[in-house]
Amino acid sequence: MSDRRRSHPTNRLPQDSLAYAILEASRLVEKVLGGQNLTDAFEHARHHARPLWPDAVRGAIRDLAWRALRDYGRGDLVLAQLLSKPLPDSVRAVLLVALQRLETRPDQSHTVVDQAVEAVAVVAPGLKGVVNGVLRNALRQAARLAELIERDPVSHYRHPSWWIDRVRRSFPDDWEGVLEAANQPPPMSLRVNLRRTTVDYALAALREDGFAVRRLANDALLLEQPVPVTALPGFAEGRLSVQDAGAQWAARWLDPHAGQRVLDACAAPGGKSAHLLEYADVDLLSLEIDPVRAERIDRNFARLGLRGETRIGDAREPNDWWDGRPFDCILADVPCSASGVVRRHPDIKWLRREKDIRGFVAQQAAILDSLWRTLAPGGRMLYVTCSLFDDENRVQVSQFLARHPDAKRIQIDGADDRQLLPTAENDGFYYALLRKSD
Ligand SMILES: C[S@@+](CC[C@H](N)C(=O)[O-])C[C@H]1O[C@@H](n2cnc3c(N)ncnc32)[C@H](O)[C@@H]1O
Repeated sequence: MSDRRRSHPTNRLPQDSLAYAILEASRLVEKVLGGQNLTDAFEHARHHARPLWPDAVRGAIRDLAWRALRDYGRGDLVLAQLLSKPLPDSVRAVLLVALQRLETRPDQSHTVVDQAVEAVAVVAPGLKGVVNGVLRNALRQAARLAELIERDPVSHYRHPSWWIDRVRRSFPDDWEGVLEAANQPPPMSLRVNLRRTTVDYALAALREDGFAVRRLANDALLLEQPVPVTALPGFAEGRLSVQDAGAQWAARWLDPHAGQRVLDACAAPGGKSAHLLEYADVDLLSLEIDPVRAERIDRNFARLGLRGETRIGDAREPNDWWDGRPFDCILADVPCSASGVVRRHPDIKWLRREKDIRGFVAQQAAILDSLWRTLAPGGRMLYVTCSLFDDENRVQVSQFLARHPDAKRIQIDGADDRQLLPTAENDGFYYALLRKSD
């Protein structure tokens, strides 16, 4: 049986130790490198941890695992340099987490080496010396390794080469900045539920509780530091939601009016659906193909005190879910490469293959074409992706316009479309607004 499939020995390290966090983070990294989705692996581990992880432990594990995967391009090169023979996946994963920690906390190098050795003692006690030696060599050879990293694009930019090429083609002037932003921990923004409070009141309540927070142009509230949602005043009462500031443009740019019939065609987990219901008294149908994900829409509505209809169905097959009454507004937040949110999902950049993009493009085109016939004459459709790649964005919309003579663009804030890049304020999103002739 491969090392990957063997069940892990229990983690008996003290839960508040760095060694414990390194070991748990390494288990997530190992699973991702074996092909699993990072968020699913994390949720599974979190639910099964005994004792359950307190917020601080959960935060530390998450931070270590996410950072190690964002920087995998670099860690992989360093290990290729320092290992003379292959190691079990579990040990490699401990090393990847520890190397990343050495990079971010050079002041703690002795503790990191010591704690990584403690961690590996749980999974492979016979390899404690190897781990100790590799990490000490990484410290000793830091200058040589830094030079090698500098010369190798995958480890320098910490993205696969096909991804680097695509970003370079799409953003010839600032491709390096785009890649760098995608390697940083993401910001945390809040959406204020205007049915339960006001932006001024929510802002004041947060500041009163000691949170450093800033109001952005679209009334998203940007926290200086990410915090557990349970610490937020008004979260449990449905006054606040966590939603990236870039996603909070959707309701504003679609701008549905009271009484209108609105479709959110790819709705789970329901962030934008909830925003639409908070924004205006609309008659909303939230459609989602995945029944498990669809449950999250209803849970979100319940927490926020909102009422909308949720249906499970495929946006490409309106005959299965549409009653024939046209929609005034449609939000098409389609499945995509997620290249604009990769700092939140660093597993994606290492697990995706370039050929997957073609599949997304075909799916998006099919969804757009099918939804178009459910839109009322004079109605508006907002096309949204969290992608940075042109073929899912500008090219997709141009081809749609060429196929549908009754479709016209509506400008968004004076531009034909909007490509938001990942920044310290928001993730990467693409928006295009289309109108159907009367
Ligand atoms: C980008 S996510 C939507 C995020 C959501 N709008 C929000 O703001 O919370 C895309 C969603 O579309 C769903 N999906 C994918 N293909 C679909 C299809 N053909 N019809 C309906 N939903 C689909 C996926 O399961 C996923 O939940």
